[in-house]
Amino acid sequence: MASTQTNGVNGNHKGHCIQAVLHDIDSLNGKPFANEGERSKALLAAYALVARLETPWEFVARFCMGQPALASALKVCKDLQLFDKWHEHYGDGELSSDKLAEIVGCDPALLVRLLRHLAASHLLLESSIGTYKPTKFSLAFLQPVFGEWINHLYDATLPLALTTPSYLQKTYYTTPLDPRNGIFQAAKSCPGSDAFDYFASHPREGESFNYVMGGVMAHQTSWLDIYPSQTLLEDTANSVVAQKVVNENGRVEDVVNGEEEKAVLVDVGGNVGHDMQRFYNAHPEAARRCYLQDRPEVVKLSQVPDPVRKMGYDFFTPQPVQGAKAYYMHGVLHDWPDASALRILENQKSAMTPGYSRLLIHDHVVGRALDQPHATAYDLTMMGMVAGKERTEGDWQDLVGRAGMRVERVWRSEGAVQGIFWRLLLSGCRRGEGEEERGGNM
Ligand SMILES: C[S@@+](CC[C@H](N)C(=O)[O-])C[C@H]1O[C@@H](n2cnc3c(N)ncnc32)[C@H](O)[C@@H]1O
Repeated sequence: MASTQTNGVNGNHKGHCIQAVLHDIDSLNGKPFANEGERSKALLAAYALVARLETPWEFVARFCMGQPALASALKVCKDLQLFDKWHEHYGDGELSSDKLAEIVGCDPALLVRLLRHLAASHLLLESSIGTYKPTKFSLAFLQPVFGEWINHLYDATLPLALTTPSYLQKTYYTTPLDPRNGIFQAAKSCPGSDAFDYFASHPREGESFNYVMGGVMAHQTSWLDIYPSQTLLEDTANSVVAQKVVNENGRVEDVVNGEEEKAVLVDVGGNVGHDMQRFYNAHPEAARRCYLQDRPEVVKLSQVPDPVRKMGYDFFTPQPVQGAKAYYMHGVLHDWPDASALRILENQKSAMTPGYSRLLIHDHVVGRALDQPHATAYDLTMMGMVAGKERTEGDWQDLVGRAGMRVERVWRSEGAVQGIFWRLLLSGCRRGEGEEERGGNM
């Protein structure tokens, strides 16, 4: 940013100065940064700048009125299919609020009040009074992986936020640790079911949730940019290993191993295959030795090409694919409190070949102070949804150690869109008896 020490010609130093600052701020956009890490740092600095500029009144007006009003305006527009119909009939062109009201069948006097708040919140651009243009945000809502967040906000995030204070008061401010009896169950009146059971029995909400998972992934650094995935293909051929697999209905099928090839990659809790699709794109030749596992009702929705084997599998039971090169879990363990996470890890360990198999954990690792807003938001959201949490590096070492494994190496990516807090891939490897500790050059 240019210096604000301008020369104060005609005694107008302060006015000139603020003009220069405003000019510099206006000229900043997503482009001038060398990489994602730098852009993220600038964004955090901008949030901090807002906090310095805002008065307490402006903060409460924005936070206690502006944001709830934005949520409801967005949800009404989503229900009216405003973004989709606009795009379908007029592409990315600007339209008057009256025309938009006609397209979606809404009282024009009502719609313009909603649109004004979306424009004031930078979700639309008011190019002239009463005329609106889409922005990158409203255009993103055309993709279900973003647009479905608006439904998920009303399905889960807001009900959880409403319930959390009274729930914590009733439980004497103790940390929720039971994924089947916590804030989610109080908010959604479903005692005894975890959030994933709930989404299975509420398919419309479940579908939104799966899209939300896709949105979490859509603009993050791919795991293949963090981890050298070609190493998974080394030394995996021409070996015999017994494998039983479970089909998508959860039934065990016979050994699938006539080709004497070991499984390369097992994506455990892989949802509909966001990460598996990336691996498939990079290594299609390994597809038939790859396994996408999730709950049966989730994995059967997968569009990942067929050579990849799709399996219904409950990760609270022993892993049926034995001796694979890698068992990969992305965003799985942060869904669970330590006791449950430990069971999941032990179930994977039971299938691992000592000194050969590796466990790849792809998750957040937060700093002690949890001072990144994405990390703090994730942490509290996980607490509400699933009694889960984000973990520090020490927490991860401890958890993996309690499962009888050790962290061999951590791959990090500062450039992750999620922010400055690290995303990590931990490699855990079970040691066989008498096996030496390895240097971790995996
Ligand atoms: C937060 S999502 C992460 C999904 C995926 N790895 C990704 O990054 O997109 C957690 C996944 O765990 C799955 N899951 C929950 N309980 C499970 C269980 N008992 N066995 C297997 N998968 C389960 C969910 O269906 C969901 O797809």
